[in-house]
Amino acid sequence: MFDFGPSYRVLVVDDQATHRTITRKSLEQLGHRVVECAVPEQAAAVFKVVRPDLVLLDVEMPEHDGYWVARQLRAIEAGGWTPIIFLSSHHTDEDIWQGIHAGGDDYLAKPLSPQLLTAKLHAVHRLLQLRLKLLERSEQLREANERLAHVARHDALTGLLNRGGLDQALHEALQRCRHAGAPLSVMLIDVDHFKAYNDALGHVAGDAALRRVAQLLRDACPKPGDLAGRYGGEEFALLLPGTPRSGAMTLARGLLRIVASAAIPHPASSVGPHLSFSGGITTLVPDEASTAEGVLLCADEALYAAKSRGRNCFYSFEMQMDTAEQRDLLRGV
Ligand SMILES: Nc1nc2c(ncn2[C@@H]2O[C@H](COP(=O)(O)OP(=O)(O)OP(=O)(O)O)[C@@H](O)[C@H]2O)c(=O)[nH]1
Repeated sequence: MFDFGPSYRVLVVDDQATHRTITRKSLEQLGHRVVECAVPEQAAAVFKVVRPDLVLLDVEMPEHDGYWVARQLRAIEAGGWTPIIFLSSHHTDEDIWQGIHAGGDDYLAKPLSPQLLTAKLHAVHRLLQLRLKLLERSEQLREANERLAHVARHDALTGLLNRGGLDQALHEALQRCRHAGAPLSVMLIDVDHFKAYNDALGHVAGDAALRRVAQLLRDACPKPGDLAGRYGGEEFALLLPGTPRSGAMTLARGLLRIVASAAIPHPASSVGPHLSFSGGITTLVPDEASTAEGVLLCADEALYAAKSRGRNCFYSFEMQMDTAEQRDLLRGV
């Protein structure tokens, strides 16, 4: 009569064995698989295990009736998607109202009419197809939102976090380190004489150089929790939660070595024949007064100091309080 497509798993809850057998046979003739439950108090547990596509629920049962069972099932299934059809020999308007009110979707009169059962299953089939489509669409929507959120927080040229992503990550890092009483180091890194690089080699080569620098920075922070981002233009930032001054200094030395050994030709730099960068470092154990703006300002001032000390080096005001030996380690190689 109707084409039902896939066969469904149907949970039949009925205390009377003969009624269950009749219902099961009718359903099996239509190609569906049946799980029987004779005890209403066990229906919810069976439902959780079986996860049926449809529930056929007898109304008149001892102790707890079908309406009680329906409420139990709806309570364990957020959204209440599984169709519930009541089976009853009573089907006055009041009965049907009670059944729908308890969370049921439809009402079938006993004794079961095979034709009516077939028609109801047809409606259930449409409902389940609709549900599948809705789930598919909401999954697509979730994925699209995720992609959108990723694009909104990342820089198209380098794939690193963009300014917005960095700001958010910095706020989060400040919070985490404040709670943990851990240090946070932040570096602002700026490519030296990048305008001259663009002027000499063109913007396409400039873009390629920025991508290369981004890759070097990404590779240089493999520690989970470390983050690299493009702060804007030819300026990058590294967020290093849990990294003290000494660790930031070691990383800075490594970065200077890495960019030197990449030996990217820069035909118009006063620093040397290869592309280099300068960096400002700030390290703090955040407290209630620490703000992202304050941290970035410190790192930016340190970057300015590195630039004015001849570029191709890192600078940290906090490091000024440390030993001269440590300061020397920050000079470019
Ligand atoms: N190719 C390319 N160039 C960019 C991009 N973003 C910013 N720039 C260029 O980067 C240059 C930055 O120049 P400045 O701010 O003067 O800095 P600088 O020449 O590196 O000088 P110092 O920082 O003092 O060493 C400008 O010429 C910008 O056009 C980009 O996405 N691609």
